[in-house]
Amino acid sequence: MTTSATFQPVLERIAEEMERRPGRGRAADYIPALAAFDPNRFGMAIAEPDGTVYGVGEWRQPFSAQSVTKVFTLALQLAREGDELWEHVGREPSGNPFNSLVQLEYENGIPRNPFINAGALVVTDRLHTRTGDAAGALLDFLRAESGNPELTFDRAVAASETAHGDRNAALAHFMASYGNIDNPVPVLLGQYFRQCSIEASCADLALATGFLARHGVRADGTRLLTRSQAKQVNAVMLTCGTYDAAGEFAYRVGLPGKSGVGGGIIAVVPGRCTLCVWSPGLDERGNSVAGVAALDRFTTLTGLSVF
Ligand SMILES: NC(=O)CC[C@H](N)C(=O)O
Repeated sequence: MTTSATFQPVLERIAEEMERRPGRGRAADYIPALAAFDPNRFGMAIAEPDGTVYGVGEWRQPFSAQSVTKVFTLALQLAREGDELWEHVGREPSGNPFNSLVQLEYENGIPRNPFINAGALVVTDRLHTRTGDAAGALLDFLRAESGNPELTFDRAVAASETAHGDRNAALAHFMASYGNIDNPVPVLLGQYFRQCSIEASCADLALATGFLARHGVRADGTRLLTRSQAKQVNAVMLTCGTYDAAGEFAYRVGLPGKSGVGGGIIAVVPGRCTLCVWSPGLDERGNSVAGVAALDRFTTLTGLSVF
């Protein structure tokens, strides 16, 4: 990992602005292991396609990646399965909270998109069938792309989610009743909670997202996704990556992005760079308040967006 000057001044300016900004939201409390985080914590990293990384604040501090991981499992499974995957999960915004059950019955157990919990459960289930260890395949991928062999699961977070997992269990059982889940639900939930519990820093996640800025090419130069599939993943991030706030996120930030309730958000400027910002205080839709604000400032200050 190297650091140099190009993006550094803008990161420092954003961090300074965020420090002065009142109103940071609240850490997720439905997963007790995440509730204790101070909303004032903040880190941000930018990675260029060649692996150069810039950072500010707590950019090397590991945090709970949570739903940010849904981007990587989607990419891994899309690479394996191709378009058939879209017969089992849609690619339309849900307009509903990330853990909502309501659309599933009307839509015959096919979730709206891979970034709400129901859709991510379908993707992880299919990845597990093909790899025998979906969470392990994800961890291997993140370690390779970030260059950080120390990335690991946080057992306390996984246990905390398991103990409070009734809603995810309900989603999985309901989809299983439509034949859209292959593995036994307890096996799938174990994989999904491990996936969500991965601890990684802004630097790790900005680097791991690099394949989406490189149009599908991994850090080692091999191809994970076709150029067209990389475009598809970026498009689904733009339209669905921040749940029922995706319209507002596109309006303010103008980049493909994916949030998690650990307070992380990744974002992509195709061809140019990837970003990850972390601040644990969330808004009522489960997106980091300072994280969205920081990305909003980044695209405003640099003029870099997909529009
Ligand atoms: N939005 C999120 O980050 C949700 C992930 C969390 N593990 C859950 O299943 O509820």
